[in-house]
Amino acid sequence: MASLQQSSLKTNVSTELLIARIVQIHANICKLESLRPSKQVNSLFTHLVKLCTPPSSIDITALPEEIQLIRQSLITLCGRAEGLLELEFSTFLTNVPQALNNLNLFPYYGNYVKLANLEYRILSDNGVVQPKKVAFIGSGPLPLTTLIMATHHMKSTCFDNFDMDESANAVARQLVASDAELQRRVKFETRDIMEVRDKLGEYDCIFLAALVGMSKEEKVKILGHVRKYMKEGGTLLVRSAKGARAFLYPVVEEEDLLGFEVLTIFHPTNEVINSVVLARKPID
Ligand SMILES: C[S@@+](CC[C@H](N)C(=O)[O-])C[C@H]1O[C@@H](n2cnc3c(N)ncnc32)[C@H](O)[C@@H]1O
Repeated sequence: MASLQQSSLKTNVSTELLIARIVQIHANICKLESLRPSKQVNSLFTHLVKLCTPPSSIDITALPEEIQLIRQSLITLCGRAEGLLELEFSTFLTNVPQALNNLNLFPYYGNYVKLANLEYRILSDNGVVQPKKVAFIGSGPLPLTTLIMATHHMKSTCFDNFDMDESANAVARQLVASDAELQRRVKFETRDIMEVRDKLGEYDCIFLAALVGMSKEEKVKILGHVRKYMKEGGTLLVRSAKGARAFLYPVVEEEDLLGFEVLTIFHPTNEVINSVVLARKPID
């Protein structure tokens, strides 16, 4: 009994310590003048990711209100910093020859390769093999998942990428333009996904980026909207987070997927940050 109490005490202490360090980093990030990539910005976010990545028993829903608010603020700050990092790198890439051969220069490229491999395996294990048409919602200025899927896993699939930020799509289109075959299969539309309706019915599989729907309410609203318009029998792959990784990304629980058949939920324990949830719209 004593060893059980000791180990739970140790867990509590380490959780308290972890949260204290995350709160400290949040305070330092809030003092930054800009979230654009720089030595200081990169080091703070790298430290935060290193802190949050190891599997942890933190139950986000049980955290006190003030920590919940810090978590929500961190998700927003991380989202903005990630977008700026992707925009800067993608813009740089469009100015070098053979842009698509240099994606591996992106600091988190290896993580995206591992995430795409994981997502492709989960899709194949659940019967989604070589889908004809895929939508990626929230593709951003550096659509790595689409590029990796289209060149390594789904070599004849057509990808429609939806992002509400035209500047992100403009640079993403420039990236893809360097490869005629890819340009034929990979398109970018500037739309808030909440304004896309019947078109969502065209896709065998839809990816929902982790940063689309930053709050629980927003995420649930978007999930309901996508379910309403996606085709029956179509699959939705949703990126989520677990444990301390939930300080970096929104969490999608099974109960948030109202009206879906949840096929699988996978929580990586390696350096792949996002959890992967695969759901299907039932055929009535
Ligand atoms: C910066 S990217 C990062 C994507 C990230 N690599 C991931 O896999 O989650 C996230 C993108 O989602 C887009 N986005 C957020 N909410 C959206 C919405 N409601 N409709 C369309 N795009 C949205 C943002 O404009 C942003 O470019």
